[in-house]
Amino acid sequence: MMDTLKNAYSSIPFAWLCLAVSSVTLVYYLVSELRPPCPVEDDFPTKRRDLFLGSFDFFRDSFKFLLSCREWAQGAHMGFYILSHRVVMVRGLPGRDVFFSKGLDFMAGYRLLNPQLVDVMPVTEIKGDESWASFMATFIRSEVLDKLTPTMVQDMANIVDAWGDKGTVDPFDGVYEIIFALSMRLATCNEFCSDREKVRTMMRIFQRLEDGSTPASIILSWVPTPSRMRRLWAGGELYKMISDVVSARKRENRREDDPLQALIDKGFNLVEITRFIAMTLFAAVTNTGNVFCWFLIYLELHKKWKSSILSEIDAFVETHSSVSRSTSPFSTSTIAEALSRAGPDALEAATPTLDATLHETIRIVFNGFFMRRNIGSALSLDGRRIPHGAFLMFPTADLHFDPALFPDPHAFEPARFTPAAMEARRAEHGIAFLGWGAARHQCVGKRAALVMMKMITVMLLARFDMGVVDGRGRTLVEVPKPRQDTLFKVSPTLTRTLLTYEVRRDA
Ligand code: HEM
Repeated sequence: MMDTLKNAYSSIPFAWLCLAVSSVTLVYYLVSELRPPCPVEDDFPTKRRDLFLGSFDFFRDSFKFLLSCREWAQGAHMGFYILSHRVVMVRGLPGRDVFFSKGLDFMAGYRLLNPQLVDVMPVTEIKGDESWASFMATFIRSEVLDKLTPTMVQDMANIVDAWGDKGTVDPFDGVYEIIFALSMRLATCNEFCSDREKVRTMMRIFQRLEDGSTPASIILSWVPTPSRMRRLWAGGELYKMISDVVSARKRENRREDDPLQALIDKGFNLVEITRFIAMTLFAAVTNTGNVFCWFLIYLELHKKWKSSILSEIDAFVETHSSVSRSTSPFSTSTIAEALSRAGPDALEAATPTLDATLHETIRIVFNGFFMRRNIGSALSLDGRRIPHGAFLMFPTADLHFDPALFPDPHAFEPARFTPAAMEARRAEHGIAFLGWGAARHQCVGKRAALVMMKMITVMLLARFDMGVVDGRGRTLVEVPKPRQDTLFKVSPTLTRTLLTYEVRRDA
């Protein structure tokens, strides 16, 4: 009893201390957030501004809020606030022209909504003045992809072999794992990639890194909330895994031919290496994983396109392997042999329909918002002024679903992406497709992403008859709704959607 009282008394000063620290923190926060917001010398219609938070609804459900902004302004440019920061959502073709002009900063834009990006990547420049995007590009240039192809193909064959001859797989887990494993070859080290358990561990670490960055964490980005702690912990685990490999290489005086070795040779320390690997894997997997899962779903619901793709794929495997489809079904090793022998260039040349279908999938599912910050002088848009310091947002849907650019925009029509159709659209309208970005910040991983997605398509479709069912095993008859709860990333389906597969018997 005495002990309990003593503990209670001794905890009172501590409680006071906590209260004092919290009060000072709160006052500091309110004062700093209530300072005059970044210049608002614009007169764009503004969605209601709530005290302190700017737009309370943004923190409740950011994606829904942004969609509601899009609807609210009925196609016109509009503004809102995130905390004290002015954000202008620019619309349509005039908005596009301003958004992709010079003077807008890419990283500063995204950092507003993900201040914890700083945990992963506090610098936009790698040593000297080389940007991280151009440095990353050296890891995925054509010669590297060519050289890595046989290894990546083998990694993929191992995972697909483990699926067996028949079964059901959640694409946003099982197929995503293949993309993740192949992306790891582009960003990490041989020691991780050759061990499937390590690949799964990395997937879990990345899931936690992603889960730790919620819109709510923007409010008090420096407070050690449980989600932020989980994120830091996951970063620590990644650091430990990498540091073990680096130590082993030093101890054994061993070198490898992989991205980690390139980073060590460049003189990076362990923290820099961990950040770089994390950023590269994020860039590689974030979109490729879910885009590709949607592609498989769309394909099963559009059989006409599937059968054209199948013809391309069967012809490709027959041309580049020693097996004819008329004698036996393709095994994973036959398909792997064809992919390795042919290499990325021949694969690309042999699959124009697959290419167009992937692009049409991206047009439809890549339905999000790009972000920038105006770090130059004020910009002018339809006679209004966007001041220095303001953030800009652009909805991809303004182009991807504009009937002038893509007639009957909600229809799935890969023929829009034949080279001739793309050229004609570009000549008439300028930038229309944003799937790989535009102007100064085009995706440096475009080719790697296409090659990975094409290799997996060949492996899965040459090997299996596939189908798509809902969580209760019923064949899907229409495209499922997306979850739409992640900013800047294609989200999975709202309801459980599964792929069925069985070894093809139609030899
Ligand atoms: C289907 C897969 C992918 C899609 C749809 C995609 C899409 C995009 C888009 C739209 C942008 C520009 C964003 C903006 O302007 O705000 C971008 C930038 C970028 N992407 Fe991708 N991407 C994919 C795969 C990859 C892969 C596999 C990598 C790397 C291995 C990668 C690396 C990058 C990098 C580094 C940038 C930033 C470029 C810069 O700062 O200038 N992406 N991507």
